[in-house]
Amino acid sequence: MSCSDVTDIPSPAEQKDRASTGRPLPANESSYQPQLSETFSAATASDQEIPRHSLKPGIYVPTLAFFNKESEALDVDTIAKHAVRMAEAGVAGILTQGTNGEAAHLSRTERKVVTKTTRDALNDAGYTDLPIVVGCGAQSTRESIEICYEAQSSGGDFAIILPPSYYKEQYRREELRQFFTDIADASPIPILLYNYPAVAAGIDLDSDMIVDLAQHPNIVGCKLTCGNTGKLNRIAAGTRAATPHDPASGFLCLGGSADFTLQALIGGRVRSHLRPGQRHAQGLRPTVRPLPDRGDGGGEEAAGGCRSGRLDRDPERHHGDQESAAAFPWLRRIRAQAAATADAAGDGVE
Ligand SMILES: N[C@@H](CC=O)C(=O)O
Repeated sequence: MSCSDVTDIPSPAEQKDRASTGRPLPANESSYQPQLSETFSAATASDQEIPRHSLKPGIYVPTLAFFNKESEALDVDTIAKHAVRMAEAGVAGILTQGTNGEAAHLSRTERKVVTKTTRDALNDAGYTDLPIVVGCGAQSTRESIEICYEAQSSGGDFAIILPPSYYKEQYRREELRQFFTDIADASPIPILLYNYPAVAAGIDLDSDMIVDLAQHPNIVGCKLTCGNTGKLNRIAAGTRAATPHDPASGFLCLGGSADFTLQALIGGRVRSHLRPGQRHAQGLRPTVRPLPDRGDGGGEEAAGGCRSGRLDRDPERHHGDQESAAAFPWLRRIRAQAAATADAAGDGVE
């Protein structure tokens, strides 16, 4: 499977013009109409000619990249099956090339293949409206923008961007702010800020910077995998982040790991990004069911990244209290699925 190369990246002037005068809506654009936050500056609000193109609150899954065990080539069949499995579980969206998606190990061509495979599989299964967020971070502004274009042409709806970190010692706040602002000005798809110091040489965006950057109309959310729920709460309050019941500013403030889903639910006006587990980490595997064995052992192997995790048979322990479940029907559904999965999986799940 291949994807067309990006040949036509607009000039910086054209990019700026596009960002300020509107752009094609993402495929998943709906009647969801957020209001601007009152914490945003008057100048920003009154200059804004287009509504924020927002993601809906919900559970978003950073999906795994699957590889053929022998050749290390992408296992597109499993990538496709897994995407549909996640959609069937009721997620609000899928993230390709997050950390579990091993963006750092993929070539630019492979990144496009993963996203296009995911989009095509979702479309074929009828999930044409399910948004795909694509990891588009790179060390240079220019390459990040190019990857945003490639993400869009591969079927991605949103981009999520890590700060650059190779020259960490040289970056001050202002350079980091400029990096995100320049990408947001130029990207053809809205972006989310990705704060994960563990994979960014310790760079830890603070809440002031994130709230400030959130004023940009093309920056529509953040994902905090730093695990700092105090920061998450400050950002949610400072941006008047969206909830399932109140689109508010439309800014989406996501917890980046299942470990603090409950804290995110309680305090952050947010829904969480779940981490389905990684080969190299003992992550939780709260809603992921092993893929069916393909008969040649490949399915089992391919699902290895998910199988290494641990699932408590009592989903309450990982998904919050009864009150949260009553308030959020999607949470109830996911809990029921997690319980059913645990029962069905038998000894496959600890
Ligand atoms: N589950 C996350 C982990 C860090 O944010 C991801 O894979 O992106």
